[in-house]
This record gives sequence, C-alpha cells and structure tokens, in this order.
Amino acid sequence: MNRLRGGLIVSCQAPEGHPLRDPEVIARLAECAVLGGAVGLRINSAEDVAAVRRRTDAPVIGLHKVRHGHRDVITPTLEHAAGLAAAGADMIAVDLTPETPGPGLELIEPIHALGVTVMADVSTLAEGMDAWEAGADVVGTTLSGYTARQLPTPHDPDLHLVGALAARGVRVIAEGRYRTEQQVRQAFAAGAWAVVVGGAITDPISVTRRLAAAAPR
Ligand SMILES: CC(=O)N[C@H](C=O)[C@@H](O)[C@H](O)[C@H](O)COP(=O)(O)O
Repeated sequence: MNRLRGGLIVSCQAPEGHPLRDPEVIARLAECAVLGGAVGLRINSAEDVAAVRRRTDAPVIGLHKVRHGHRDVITPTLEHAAGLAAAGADMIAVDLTPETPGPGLELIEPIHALGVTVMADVSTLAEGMDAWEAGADVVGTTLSGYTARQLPTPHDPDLHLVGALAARGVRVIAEGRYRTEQQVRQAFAAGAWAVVVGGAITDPISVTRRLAAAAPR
C-alpha cells in the first residue's frame, strides 16, 4: 500500500482481438511503465499477472474481467480473485456496483483472507461509501460513467466523485478517462490517494485515433 500512495499506477490491458493481446506484450508494456515512473500496475487476468510478475516486482492490482450484460464486470467471484492472488497480484480489484452478478461486498473479507488487499471499483459515492465501510482498502472511481444508467460515458474523468469520496475520508484511487498531466494533477488536488491511467499510455490505437482526428484527412 505504501508504495502506491501519491503515485501513478498504469493499467496495462488489451482486450481479445487487440493486436497487443499477448501476456508477454502486456508484461513489456508494464516494464515500460515502471521505467517511466509508475509506482504500480493494474493487470487483467491471472495469465497476464503472472507474465508481469516475471518482469517486475512493482505492486500489481489484479482483476479478472467477465462479460455480463452490457459491459465487462470486474472480478465477480472469489475463484477469480484466488486465481489472481496465486498468480502474484498484491491487490485485487472487485466490481462493487449493483451490476455485478457476484456477491459484491461479501467478497471483501474472503479476499483479505487470501493475504491481499482490496480495491473497490465503484460508480457512485454511495457505492464507494458502502465499500469503504465494508472494509475495502481503497476505492476506485473506475466504473463511474460505465453503468447502464450513466451511459453514454462522459468524455472527461469524474473528478467530482474523487473529491466527494476524499472529503469523507475515503482512500480514493482516481481512475477512468485520465488523459492529461493536468487531469492527474487535478485528481491529486481533489484528494486522490493515487491515480490510474490506462489507455492514454498503453493503447496506441486510441492515442493514434485522438491525434489523427486533429489531422485534416
Ligand atoms: C470501465 C472498465 O472496464 N475499466 C477497465 C478497468 O480495469 C479498463 O478497461 C480501463 O482501461 C481502466 O479502468 C483504466 O481507464 P482508462 O483506460 O480510461 O485510463
């Protein structure tokens, strides 16, 4: 936990069908992130966590995405969490929105019993407070803008949720749609404990798309 505080965590993920979908490629992206100053990594699937573990000893937040309804939910079951812990994750991210098909808050205690910490991925202040009171070690704004009732997903990160959770004494990780240095600074100014950046660093397709949109053809 101490190694993450006040730092940038880089989410290195590539979905099925993405040209970077390969555990060894993900591990190399993770190594680049660490060389660039990332204090931690956020990694999807036990296979990728194990590959990353072989390349770096930086703290890893593991998650396991499962398609459910209109989106991927994050680590819905204890079995998924146990697989991630066995692969070397230090912290497990779990979906604590009402959209998870899993036991939700009841996962926190058994995940702690695996010897790892818990990041609660939430979409609202109420979900974040419930998770914090139930013993989550950190609360991430990860899912703000992605639940069915929050669609369409806004363009900018939810700095308001970061500030609201921090103001209530919650250890909050700002995550979701951070693309610029200014947004990262704003998250820390709003009280973030750490900030996660994913696609803006590790998805060359979306980075290219953004810059290509500024070209005249
Ligand atoms: C909503 C959801 O499933 N988010 C996932 C959570 O692990 C990832 O797809 C995101 O890339 C990650 O949260 C980082 O966010 P961004 O790539 O916007 O910096």
